[in-house]
Amino acid sequence: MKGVLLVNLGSPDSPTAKDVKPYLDEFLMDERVIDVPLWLRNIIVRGIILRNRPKKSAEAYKKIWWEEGSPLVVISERFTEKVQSKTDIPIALGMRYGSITIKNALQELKNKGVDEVLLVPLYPHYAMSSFETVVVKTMEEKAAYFPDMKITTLPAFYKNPDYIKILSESIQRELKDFEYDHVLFSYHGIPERHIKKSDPTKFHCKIDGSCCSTNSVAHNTCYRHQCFKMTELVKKELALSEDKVSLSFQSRLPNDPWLKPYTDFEFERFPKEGKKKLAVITPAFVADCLETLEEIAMEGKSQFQEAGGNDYKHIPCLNDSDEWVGLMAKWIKDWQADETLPA
Ligand SMILES: C=CC1=C(C)c2cc3[nH]c(cc4nc(cc5[nH]c(cc1n2)c(C)c5CCC(=O)O)C(CCC(=O)O)=C4C)c(C)c3C=C
Ligand SMILES: [Fe+2]
Ligand SMILES: [Fe+2]
Repeated sequence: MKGVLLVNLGSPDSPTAKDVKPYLDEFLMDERVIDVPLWLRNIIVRGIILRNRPKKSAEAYKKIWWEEGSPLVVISERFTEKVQSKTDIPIALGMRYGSITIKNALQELKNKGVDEVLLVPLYPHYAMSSFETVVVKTMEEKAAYFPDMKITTLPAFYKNPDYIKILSESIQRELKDFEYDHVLFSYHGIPERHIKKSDPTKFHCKIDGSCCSTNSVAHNTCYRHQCFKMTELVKKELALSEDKVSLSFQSRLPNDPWLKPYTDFEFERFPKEGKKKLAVITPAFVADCLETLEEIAMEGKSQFQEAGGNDYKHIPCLNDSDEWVGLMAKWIKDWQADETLPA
């Protein structure tokens, strides 16, 4: 029997340093996130980052935490329930990090008689620190505990016309009542090094002005290209004028160069250029989370207004909207019927 495994990133169990620490340890010790040799990762993560960050992150989580739990987890659970109500095969939810595990989700599917799984990493774009690590972890769990399961992965859907349409329509609805002079697409950042590591040709991605707009097989795994492409497609769908839209990358760790421009630098720059009414969308995420609700909706607003900006609006992610639930149910039904995957 067929079934579906939805996977997102995961959150700590509570917004306390005690629970944030093991969550961050599992997350940052992932070799696809902090991609240095184990001995050095141990020093960077356990010797440096985990000394102060859990307390700081816990404070940030406290600001956005809901009565039911972490927004990312609660929204993902609601999404899963709604998708389940529109399909007749079992759907399970796992998280890459934290206590809602991929292994338990696969077990849940197995208990219901599932032996053919559609794996859906809940990320529109491919990055080794998001999409790839979900696939690798799921395959490791399969090899160790579920060797007879067949697993097929739904590809990154950053340019899927139906996804672009529902994303654009949700942005349109939010922009209807907001007078803006700029729309910023703020994507989660990654270190520049990751782009080069994920390039199968080993020469295409130079992170220059043109590589991401020059056709290449490298773009199947180029996060930067995929962010540019998604921005272009939404811009076209909404007929937004060229000078009113730009893209940036948020949430970086110190020391390495990360993808640029940096979102927080843009918040400082825009008011000085006369862009004082800003709408921000965060299309690397399908569900609102710490990075959107705290970093963009709260911190971003303060940074922008302290730099001289006036009106500011964070546009929510697709979350558990009927349109997104309906599209996921359609993708699942297409795969269920004849193995068709969205392009
Ligand atoms: C869009 C997908 C994501 C990519 C790519 C990604 C890369 C990446 N992230 C970190 C470090 C942190 N990210 C944190 C939170 C976080 N990251 C994503 C998604 C991607 N990360 C989400 C959805 C969230 C929110 C989780 C939630 O519970 O709401 C955090 C934790 C919070 C904090 O302390 O700031 C860290 C740390 C790296 C290093 C990285 C690529 C190398
Ligand atoms: Fe992250
Ligand atoms: Fe590229």
